[in-house]
Amino acid sequence: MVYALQDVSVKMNGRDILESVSCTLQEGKWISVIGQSGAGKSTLAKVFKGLLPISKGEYTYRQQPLPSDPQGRLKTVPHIGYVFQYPEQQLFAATVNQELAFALTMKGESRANVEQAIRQVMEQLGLPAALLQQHPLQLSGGLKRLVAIASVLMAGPELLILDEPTAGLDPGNKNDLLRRLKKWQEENKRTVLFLSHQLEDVAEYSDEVMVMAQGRLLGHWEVNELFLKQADCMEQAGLPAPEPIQLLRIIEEVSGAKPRPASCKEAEIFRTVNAIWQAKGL
Ligand SMILES: Nc1ncnc2c1ncn2[C@@H]1O[C@H](COP(=O)(O)OP(=O)(O)OP(=O)(O)O)[C@@H](O)[C@H]1O
Repeated sequence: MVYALQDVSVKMNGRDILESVSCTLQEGKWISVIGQSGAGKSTLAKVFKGLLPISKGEYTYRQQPLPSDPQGRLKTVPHIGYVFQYPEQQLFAATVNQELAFALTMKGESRANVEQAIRQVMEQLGLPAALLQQHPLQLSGGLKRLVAIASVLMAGPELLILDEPTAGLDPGNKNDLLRRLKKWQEENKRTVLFLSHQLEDVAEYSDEVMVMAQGRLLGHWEVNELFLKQADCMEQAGLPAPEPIQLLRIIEEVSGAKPRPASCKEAEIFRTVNAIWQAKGL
């Protein structure tokens, strides 16, 4: 158990925008947060980062309560990198090189170490070296986003929070970025909190998924459990039923069978479906 919230609420202008949320982010997992616009995904992420005061409940890191002031403002939350929904909110340096160097230079790392780390992160994200002398805010939307992610990875976060990191990217660049982030997460055994409206990306990359609606956490599931069995939870959150569930329902109606595999990926569902069709002579 690493980062954990117990019965946490957040009040803004007299209204609970997060209500009695309890959840744990386990080490080495890719955890997605889904829900309609306004469900409270960014609020939850900001609570984890310590950016919003907690009005009720407790936040622990490695089972130790994190200290806060009487207003609920947390003093420090260790080892979290936060990539904001809009990269412009976090880019400030005059060149990409300075942007990437900032965190490690502030920590007192030697110039050689900083340069080596920059080369490594550029390679991890597939960024060309020619970018280093450019002004971050003059880059295209997609490149700005990659530079913002790269600058956060430079600090080697234990928990990486990504607030809709693929918004505005074309499908090729989106898939490339998610594959690279997944590789970084798996190789370094880090935790990712991934806020997204793209259910197909959530299904492909997540280990676990949290479903939110109206500031509440409706459920926290293993990804297969959610997409194969929890259609009601998705419906309650106002989200479309995932394709595998729709497919299984159609098959049930057509064949009268109950193909409910305990845990499997999409390919296995199609095999199950095919087997039923063949057995029924459909
Ligand atoms: N600073 C604030 N003051 C008052 N209300 C706020 C504040 N920040 C967020 N809210 C409200 O809290 C609710 C949850 O907002 P939040 O941004 O967490 O949703 P979200 O699920 O991330 O939405 P989206 O997918 O559109 O980013 C919304 O109703 C929003 O208007």
